[in-house]
Amino acid sequence: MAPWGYEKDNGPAHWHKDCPIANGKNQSPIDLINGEVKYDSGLKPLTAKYVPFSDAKFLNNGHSVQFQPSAGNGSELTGGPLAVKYNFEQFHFHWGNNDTEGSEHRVDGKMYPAELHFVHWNSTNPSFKDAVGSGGPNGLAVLGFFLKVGAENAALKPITDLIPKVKDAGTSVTVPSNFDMQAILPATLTDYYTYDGSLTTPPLAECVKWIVFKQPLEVSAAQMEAFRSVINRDGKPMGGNYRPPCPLHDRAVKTSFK
Ligand SMILES: NS(=O)(=O)c1ccc(NCc2ccco2)c([N+](=O)[O-])c1
Ligand SMILES: [Zn+2]
Repeated sequence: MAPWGYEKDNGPAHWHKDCPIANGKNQSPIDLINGEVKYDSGLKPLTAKYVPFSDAKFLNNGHSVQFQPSAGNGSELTGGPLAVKYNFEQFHFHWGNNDTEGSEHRVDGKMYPAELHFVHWNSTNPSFKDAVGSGGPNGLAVLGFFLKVGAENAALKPITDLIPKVKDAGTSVTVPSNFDMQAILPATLTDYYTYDGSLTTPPLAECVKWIVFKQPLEVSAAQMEAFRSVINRDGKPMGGNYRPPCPLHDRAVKTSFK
């Protein structure tokens, strides 16, 4: 089979052939249906402490564009539904070719134009890869932020300004060391959905505590157009790099808000 992608011949409907877990009972993304979620007053606020990276790359890996430090630097996530500290690994995006599609998670069936994932791994493991393979839904914690078109996002501008430099698959660029990742996050990480799920691309491991924020971030139309200029490994626009929603089966979606 051609390497996995999002086209007709290698897209989500094909992934189960190499990754049978694709048909598992804890797959992501899902449709977050407000009538079926349950408020959990025990959910604490989340705390993300991000330290500026001196050596991070922004890269086009053929199916997303990704901010990837070369090593950890003490950036971490704690609180919320998490029992231990999680180390920051990378962030990346999923988007569509128009404003009616692009996010992976949906809210009452609605898609946003894009979704930003901040990936963290359980610090009780020796490495990110061990955390992915650690079994159970506590290996990774991924923060999901919906993006909608509105005002320019000044915190993401240093990243969206780099997109033309990683237009082609396999290209990368060094991110200026004064890039302030913390500024991307809302001041308080409240009002989120959380559930046990999986990576949304192969290997689709069911190792993720998903934390999806109710409040979308805004990006300008120009910033959205920058994403839509990115090319995948087949030389086509990368837009559409989102997996459709998976069955919830007997999972509960909890909310930190009423
Ligand atoms: N869209 S996501 O946040 O669920 C996601 C999906 C895949 C991977 N990685 C693919 C992988 C893991 C191990 C070997 O290869 C990551 N990640 O790496 O953070 C995140
Ligand atoms: Zn993702």
